[in-house]
Amino acid sequence: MTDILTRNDAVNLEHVAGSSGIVLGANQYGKAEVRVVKVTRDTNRHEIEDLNVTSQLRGDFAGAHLDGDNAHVVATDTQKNTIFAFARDGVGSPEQFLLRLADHFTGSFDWVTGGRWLAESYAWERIVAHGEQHDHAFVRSGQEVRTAAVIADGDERHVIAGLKDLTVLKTTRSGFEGYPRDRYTTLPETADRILATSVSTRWRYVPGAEVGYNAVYDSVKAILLEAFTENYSAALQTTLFEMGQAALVAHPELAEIRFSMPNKHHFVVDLEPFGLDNPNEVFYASDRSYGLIEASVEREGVTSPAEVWASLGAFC
Ligand SMILES: O=c1[nH]c(=O)c2[nH]c(=O)[nH]c2[nH]1
Repeated sequence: MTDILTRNDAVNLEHVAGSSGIVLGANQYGKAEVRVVKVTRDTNRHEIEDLNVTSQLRGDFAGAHLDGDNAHVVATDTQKNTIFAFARDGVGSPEQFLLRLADHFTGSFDWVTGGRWLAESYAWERIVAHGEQHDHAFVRSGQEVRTAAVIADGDERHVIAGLKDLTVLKTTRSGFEGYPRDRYTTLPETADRILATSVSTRWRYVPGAEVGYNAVYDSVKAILLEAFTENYSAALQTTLFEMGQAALVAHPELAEIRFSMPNKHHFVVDLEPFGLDNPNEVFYASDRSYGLIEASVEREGVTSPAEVWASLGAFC
């Protein structure tokens, strides 16, 4: 072999690699963050669905990586166009929309054996003008971003719903005590503090469950918020578990639920230098560093598919 690889030699790396024991590992590819807005305008009262969709295919793409052969490469541009074309029929729910994409790509191309489809959806509400909800003017709403994911592997479909950036706070009925103290511990114990977090959560549906995705989403969100208010919080960890438990108890179609919750610390400001007391009324809202509490709440005896969660990237 010559010392200098030409560009074509590099494209044919498989042959070089094959002899050097280097092989292609896991791969997926597609179009990320397709911003699609669907307006339904059958009547004067328009409806809006606003999504950010990512499509990535898995399967036999060795040719493209190793031989410069694109015969199997469904172009990312085609994947983007498919998302827009499917939106023409309406979205329905982000989960249904992603399932439709998964079925389409795995059903249309033999070598596409699975993939990963993600969506964020953004809520809009009607502007109230002259005391009436407007027919076609909207204001962005939503305290959170709704998320959905479909992971397809052969005929298997894992449907994962969730939300992020749901910021909640309670001004009392939270504390943090009884933790170990060592030479580096300075944090004072307290039985009365602000508890604040920005909830990121994803829940996995029981495979094959018949689910009204939009209704279950609304219900789970309401249950999580209620559980946050319910009990005295001995730690954010305790509250996280109670939130997950409440969702699983109410919804048998949920197999498990995961959370990633930053502890958004609010420190009581020392006002003594100004001759003032501070009975838990004035706080410094610190944006970093922050505690980061992550956990999965599961059903006893139900195995969690680690590879499905891993393919979503972060903890949840
Ligand atoms: O709810 C809490 N959990 C912790 O693990 C922790 N650690 C800490 O310093 N403050 C808190 N608060």
